[in-house]
Amino acid sequence: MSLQMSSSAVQATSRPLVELEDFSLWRQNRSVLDGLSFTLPKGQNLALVGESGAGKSTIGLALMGLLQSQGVKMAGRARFDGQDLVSLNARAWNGLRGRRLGMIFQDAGAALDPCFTIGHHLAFPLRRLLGLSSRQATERALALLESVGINDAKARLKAYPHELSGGMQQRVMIGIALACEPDLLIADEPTSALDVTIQAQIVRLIQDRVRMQGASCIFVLHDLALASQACERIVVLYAGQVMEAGLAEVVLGRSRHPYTQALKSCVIELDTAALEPPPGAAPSLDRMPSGCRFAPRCPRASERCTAEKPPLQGTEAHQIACWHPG
Ligand SMILES: Nc1ncnc2c1ncn2[C@@H]1O[C@H](COP(=O)(O)OP(=O)(O)OP(=O)(O)O)[C@@H](O)[C@H]1O
Repeated sequence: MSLQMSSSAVQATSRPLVELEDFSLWRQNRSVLDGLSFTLPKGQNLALVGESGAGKSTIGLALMGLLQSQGVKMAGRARFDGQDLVSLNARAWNGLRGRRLGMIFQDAGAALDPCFTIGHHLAFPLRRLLGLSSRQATERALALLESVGINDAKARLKAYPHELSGGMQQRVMIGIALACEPDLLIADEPTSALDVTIQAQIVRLIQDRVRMQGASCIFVLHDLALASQACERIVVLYAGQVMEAGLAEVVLGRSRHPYTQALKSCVIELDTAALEPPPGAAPSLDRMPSGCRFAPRCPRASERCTAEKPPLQGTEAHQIACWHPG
C-alpha cells in the first residue's frame, strides 16, 4: 500500500507542467501553428525564440485560453498539469486563468487601466479570485509591490499607472500576474517596451519571483543570451513549426538545425545579444510552404525538404526537425 502511494506521488511530481503534443492551430483556416510538440517540467523555465510571426505569442495566448473566443481551430493535445486545454470549457478556463495561469504582456502601460490606482489593480484579483477581504487584499498588495522592488510602496498603491515609469509599470504587472501564486507564468516579451539597460533586471526579477513561488515561466524573448540565462529549456520556432528544442545549453551551444545556426550567427554582440533574422523573409500565412517551412531560406534544403515535413526527433535534451542536421 505504502509502495503504491509513494509511486503515485512520484508520478504526480514528475508529470510535466505543460505538454504540447502534435498541437496545431488555425486562424481563418490558415495554419498558424503546425504540429508543435514540447514539454516543460515543473519548476523549470522555457524560452520561445524565433522571428516575428513564428507563433510565439499565439502559443502564449492559446495556453491562457484567450483565443477560443476568436474562433480559432485547434487540434492535437495541449496539457497543463495533465489537464487537456483543447477541450476545456469557459467555466474551467475561468478557474485556471489568473489563479493557476498568469500572464505578463509586453507593454505594461497599455495593459494597466489608466482609471484605476495601482492598489486597485493588485487588490482586485486577490479579492475576486482568492476571496480576500478589502483589508487583507491591501496588505497583500503592499507586500507584492515590495517584493517586485518598488520603493515607497505604500504611496505607490495610491498612484495611477501614468505616474510610474515604464520599468515600474512592468514591475507592477509582474506583481499582478503573480498575485495569486500561479503555477505557470507566461511572459510575452516582457522587456520589449523597456529601456535596454533594465531589460536584464526585469527578466531576472521574473526569474527570481517565479523560483521563490516554486512556479514555472514560459518566456517569449528576442534575446538569445537572456533566454539562455533565464531558462533551462529553449524552443526554436519558425513559421509555426518547432525547428529545434531542448536544454538551453545544448540547443544554443551545440545547435544542429540550420535555422538555429542562422539565428546565432546573426546575433549582434553589443551590450546584449539581440536576435536578428537570417537573410530572406518568413512566409505569409496564406503561402506556407509544404514540407519544412524553412526550406525556401535554407542553405541545406533538398527536394525532400520541400516535399516532406521532417519529424521532430531526438531526446528530451535535444530534438531537431531537419532532414540534414549539421
Ligand atoms: N488576430 C490575428 N488574426 C489573424 N492572424 C493573426 C492574428 N494574430 C497573429 N496572427 C498571425 O499569426 C502568426 C503568428 O503570430 P504571432 O503574433 O503569434 O507571432 P510572434 O512569433 O509572437 O511574432 P512577434 O515576435 O512579432 O510578436 C503571424 O503570421 C500573424 O500574422
